[in-house]
Amino acid sequence: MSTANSDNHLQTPILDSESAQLLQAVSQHGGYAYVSMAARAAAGDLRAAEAAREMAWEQLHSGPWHSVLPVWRDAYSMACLHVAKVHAIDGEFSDALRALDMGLIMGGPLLKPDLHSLIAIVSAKARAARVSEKQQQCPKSDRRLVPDDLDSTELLGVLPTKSLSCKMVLKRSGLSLEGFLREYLLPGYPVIISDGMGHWPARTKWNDMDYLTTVAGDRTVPVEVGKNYLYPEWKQELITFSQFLERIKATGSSSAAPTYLAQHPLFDQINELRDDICIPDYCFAGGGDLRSLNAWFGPAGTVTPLHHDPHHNVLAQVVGKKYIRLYLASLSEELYPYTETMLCNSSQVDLDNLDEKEFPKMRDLEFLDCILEEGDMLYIPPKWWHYVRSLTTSLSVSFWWSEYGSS
Ligand SMILES: O=C(O)CCC(=O)C(=O)O
Ligand SMILES: [Fe+2]
Repeated sequence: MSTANSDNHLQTPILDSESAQLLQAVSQHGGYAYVSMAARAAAGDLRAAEAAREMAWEQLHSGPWHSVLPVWRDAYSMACLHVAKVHAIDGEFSDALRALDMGLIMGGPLLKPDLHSLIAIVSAKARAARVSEKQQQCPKSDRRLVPDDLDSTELLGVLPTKSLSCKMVLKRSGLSLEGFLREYLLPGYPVIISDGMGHWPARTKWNDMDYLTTVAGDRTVPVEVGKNYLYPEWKQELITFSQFLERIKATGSSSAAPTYLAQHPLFDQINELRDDICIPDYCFAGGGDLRSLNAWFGPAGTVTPLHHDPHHNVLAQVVGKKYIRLYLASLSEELYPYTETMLCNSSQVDLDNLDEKEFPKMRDLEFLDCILEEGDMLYIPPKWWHYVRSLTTSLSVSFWWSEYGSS
């Protein structure tokens, strides 16, 4: 598909050789109805575009995710592009952006560049059209996500019970790559690097609601609602980033469960936010492949229960503070992991409500903990168990990587 760099792109039908091949592949898999709807959609027919999108959506939900044919994921993106174009031409920019984001979140890789190009055009138009009423009504100081004068000592009361065998994670400044490699990465030991992200644009930009609303407000993001993913009433929702920011602001004044934008590859989706962060050099100190960059954005009180991941991790704290507790990788047996395969990297122990009768081995286990402050980066070695609770509104980014050649 062509690269969009002008308004004309909105008028051009989506049918170049890449798209033609995709349509051919779809018809080979029996998607004749889709192909006929897509042809009408390319000519600007919104109902046909929506029908094509619905057909592809059904295919995406026809079985387990890994068994969905890749061609249907690309077909879903194509239909999203068609839907978005018609909305954009009609000046319905929010609807257009929602369709494009769904294409990025659920669709295949083939048309990602086209989705991003159209997002750039539509976002620029939406920004130009938006009357910044909210900004005028709301004094600048109210637009900060985390107030400068926040006293976080009262937040310490909500930490999980302490134990005598607790040690703090060491905080280092001026840690060389060689020092990081020798003292932490190779032995597999956690450390906080306190001065590794001073140069990130995000450090100055992300505490400003106006900035976040301007660059991402109309974009659709997946969020988690509920105490945490181990609780039955936990659910996922798709909302706009503006709605998400409003929920963050409202948390504390309502008893609603916190909304957490957790473990989402937001920076593959929103290029402006990607430009605000830098991949820490520490991620490359031992050689290796970067696996994923994830956003963890939410209000005070979000909890990621005790679990471990297979990769090296640098968790970078951009805005706000988090309490983090770490247990050695070798302690798996004592931490009561779930037996089901899907959850076997999570512990059954609820650290916010520790039941010592049910989980007696927990009582005397040694752990490390820390409060990760704004500007700190925590190195979590592979398989180390971690529990995370936000103490304020908090925006963090995780960088996962693994050694060359490992899966
Ligand atoms: O920040 C959080 O809530 C959890 C982060 C985490 O588990 C990770 O980065 O692997
Ligand atoms: Fe994790």
